[in-house]
Amino acid sequence: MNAPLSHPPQPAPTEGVTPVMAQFWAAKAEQPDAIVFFRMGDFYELFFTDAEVASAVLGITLTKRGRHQGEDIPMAGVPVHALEGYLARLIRAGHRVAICEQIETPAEARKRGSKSIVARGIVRVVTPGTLTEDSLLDARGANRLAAVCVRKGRAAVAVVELSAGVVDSVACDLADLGTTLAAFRPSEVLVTDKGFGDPDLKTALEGSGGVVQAMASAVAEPGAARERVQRLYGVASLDGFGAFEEAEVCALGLVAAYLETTQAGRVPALSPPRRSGESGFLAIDPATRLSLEIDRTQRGEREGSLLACIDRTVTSGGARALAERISRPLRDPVAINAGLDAVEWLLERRDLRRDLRDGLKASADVARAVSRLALGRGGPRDLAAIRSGLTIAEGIAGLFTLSPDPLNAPPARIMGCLDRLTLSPEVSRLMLALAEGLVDEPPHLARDGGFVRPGFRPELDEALRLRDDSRRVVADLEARAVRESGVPFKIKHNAVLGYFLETTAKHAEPLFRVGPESPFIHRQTLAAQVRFTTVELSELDAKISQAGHRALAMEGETFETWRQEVQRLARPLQAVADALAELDATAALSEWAEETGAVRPVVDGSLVFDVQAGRHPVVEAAVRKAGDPFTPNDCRTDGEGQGCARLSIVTGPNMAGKSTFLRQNALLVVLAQAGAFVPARAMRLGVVDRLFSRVGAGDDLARGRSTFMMEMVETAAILTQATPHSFVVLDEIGRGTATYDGLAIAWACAEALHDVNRARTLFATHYHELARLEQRLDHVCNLSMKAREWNGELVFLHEATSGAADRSYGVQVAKLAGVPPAVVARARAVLERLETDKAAHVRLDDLPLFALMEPPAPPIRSAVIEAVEALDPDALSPREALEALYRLKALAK
Ligand SMILES: Nc1ncnc2c1ncn2[C@@H]1O[C@H](COP(=O)(O)OP(=O)(O)OP(=O)(O)O)[C@@H](O)[C@H]1O
Repeated sequence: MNAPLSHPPQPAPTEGVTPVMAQFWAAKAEQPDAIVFFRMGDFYELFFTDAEVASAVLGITLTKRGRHQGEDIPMAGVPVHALEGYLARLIRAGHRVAICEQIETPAEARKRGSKSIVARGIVRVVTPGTLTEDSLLDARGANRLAAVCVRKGRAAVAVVELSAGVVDSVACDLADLGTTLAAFRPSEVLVTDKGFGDPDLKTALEGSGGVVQAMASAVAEPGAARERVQRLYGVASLDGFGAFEEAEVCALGLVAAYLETTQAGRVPALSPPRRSGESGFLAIDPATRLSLEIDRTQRGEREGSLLACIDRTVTSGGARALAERISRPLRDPVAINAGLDAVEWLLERRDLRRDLRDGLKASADVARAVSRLALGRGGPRDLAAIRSGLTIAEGIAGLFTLSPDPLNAPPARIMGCLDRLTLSPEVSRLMLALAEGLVDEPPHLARDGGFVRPGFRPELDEALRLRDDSRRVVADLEARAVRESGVPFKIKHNAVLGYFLETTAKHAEPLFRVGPESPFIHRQTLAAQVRFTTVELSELDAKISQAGHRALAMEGETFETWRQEVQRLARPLQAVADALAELDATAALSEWAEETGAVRPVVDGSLVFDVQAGRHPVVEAAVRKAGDPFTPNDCRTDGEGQGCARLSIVTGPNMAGKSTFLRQNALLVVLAQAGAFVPARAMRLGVVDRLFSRVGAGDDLARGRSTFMMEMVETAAILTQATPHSFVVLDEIGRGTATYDGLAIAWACAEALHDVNRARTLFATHYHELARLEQRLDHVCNLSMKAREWNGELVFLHEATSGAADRSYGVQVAKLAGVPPAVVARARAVLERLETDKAAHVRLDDLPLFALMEPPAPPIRSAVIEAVEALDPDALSPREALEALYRLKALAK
């Protein structure tokens, strides 16, 4: 399991540590599992094992600082301005980092006594699921923190996406936990100590792909959890959010507790938990996700996945919205059709779509800017992102000038977006204030000022003018000093001396010979330079720094006012960001549909699956890039087994396109239920509840499972979970074991899917014997992928036609793959021999596959059991009991 790295124990602090080290130990005690970044001036320092670990991961120098228990203290440091880069690498390497900041200025510390040191405290613990910095996040992917809990046999998953302020809560059966969790693709998963060791949860946690973080089980106790969640939302009861199951409250409680510690009390602006039973979504378990490469390829990359192939979004918020839509397709035909209406409407309005996409292109990531500001981490650039987002929202709302013709009016989903784009008076006021007060291109950090537009605050302009005028006077002063003294002075500035006049030792010498009437006051002598000041320069220096401080303080105040306003208006601002993201995702689906000629699927409550001329979007793109055509294929299955079969056995040579055909049909289900158009001439889909795809399982040696074991575990999941509303694609089940075992397993699975699960199924196999199922079962048909031998060469037509394939052409494929000619020739000879011998060796009909199952014989009741049943222990004396025992012993011989 992917658990966070723990660090070796640190030496315990003892009496007599310096006050600074005492502060370090206090921070360490608060977050013993995290690497503590301890702020000292312009650096974050790391000590002891933290320093050793960080120096190894980051490649930074390990030095020493003082001694502890007679040993040198290992130390390493990183400059404050470079923090984000180092954080990214530590988090990626699986560590957690606690940021311990100076929480007062040296001047404030001095007020408490001349020997006081500045107070420090942990302001945040950085973990994979709670990141908000753009540089640490994938702009086009959501970063989610999840928690799982099980109570009274029911499971729940709570998920928070901090950078969008969105919370989800899903209750499900324990068996569906893995599927539910994987749909959110969390980067970090919280679980109680008890759950961490629970074998029932292990597979679900492993399949999630996130770092697993165990928390004290007490945190998930219903009472404590409920209180924490109420505190997080500032409400007295959760009833207003819906009737939560106990497991949901506990999972939300884990999230709330984790946010409390990692965000050090800064509560992010979160929307109320969106409750969705797992029944609202197409269930896709982790193995199916992996096999279909929906949002990641099997190598874990976005490139090459279905999502990357169809993504035409122009904003990062839109990309995230599309990813969510494709990762969690819906199950309700009404909701699916509402999504399709929106895509169709924008598809038909090319000009509007172009203007919409052009408008969106300029918008920054509003959702993430809002959450950073609400968490107290944002800067002026985030304010600019909000300003641009709001301006664009207004412009986009204006594009949709509503026509009185109801036939032309946008469908409900688009109307919903437009509603959210209508800014409330408060949000409009904020937009105006930012337009008036914030410079066009503000800096990243508020710390150094320079982001308030001149004219917005007269008293700020006044302070800045004073500062700048005085700077000009300082520049004049240099010329005057040189003229009057004849010494080549240069005016310089540093943090310790402020402004000073500097000259070389040689030139300074005459100044020391002048008496007290000299205007030049000596400040410092260095090896080659001497520094002076004058009364006038000191006064100017004080004026400049006072004005500078005043200006900075005023800018800081202005920033804080805006920041608080953003925090207060976080919900409506996030709603605008959501609406922009949804419009982008919808327009992107229309754009892709137009580009690839995808069509609107008919989605209803039937059990039909009928695709005409369907195409695999990813393989098609790859094949076309190589200059080849892609062959579309029809596919029909019917759960009722009426118009056509329920289960298709797909045979054909290696490389003929079986896997592509199977996956393409599964992907069409994903696309259609995500409310997207599908690459086909036409499609009718009776909505699917669970999608299963098993395409040649790979080894999972890290978890100690062989290929065959993995395949059987996954097959078992299908046979226990698939329903008549499910859609199953199975590729080469049973290939990982001896031929007859494999064939027998494949046979039995096909039968079970047909008779018991009754799911719509495509079953690809190299066991051509399975073709006989067509005659034996009512709702089975054979399909084969065509290939032809032409002039001794094998030509793949990639065409699915009815009927079974006659052979595998494996030897020809080996030849194509470049296996040496001698080996190919030998293989051909062996194959011929085997084929001639096969008839003599064993006839398939002799296998028990074709034998009628004998009814099981009734169990033989043993004489011992009958004797035990005849006993009445309450009626026996001790002596009779002993005798009975001897009798039983004799019977058992
Ligand atoms: N419909 C199609 N049109 C064009 N090319 C296709 C089509 N289907 C598959 N191909 C090409 O054929 C290659 C092999 O396809 P695929 O892996 O689906 O074959 P297969 O029958 O499953 O092979 P094997 O039995 O060896 O696993 C694909 O990578 C693709 O390049």
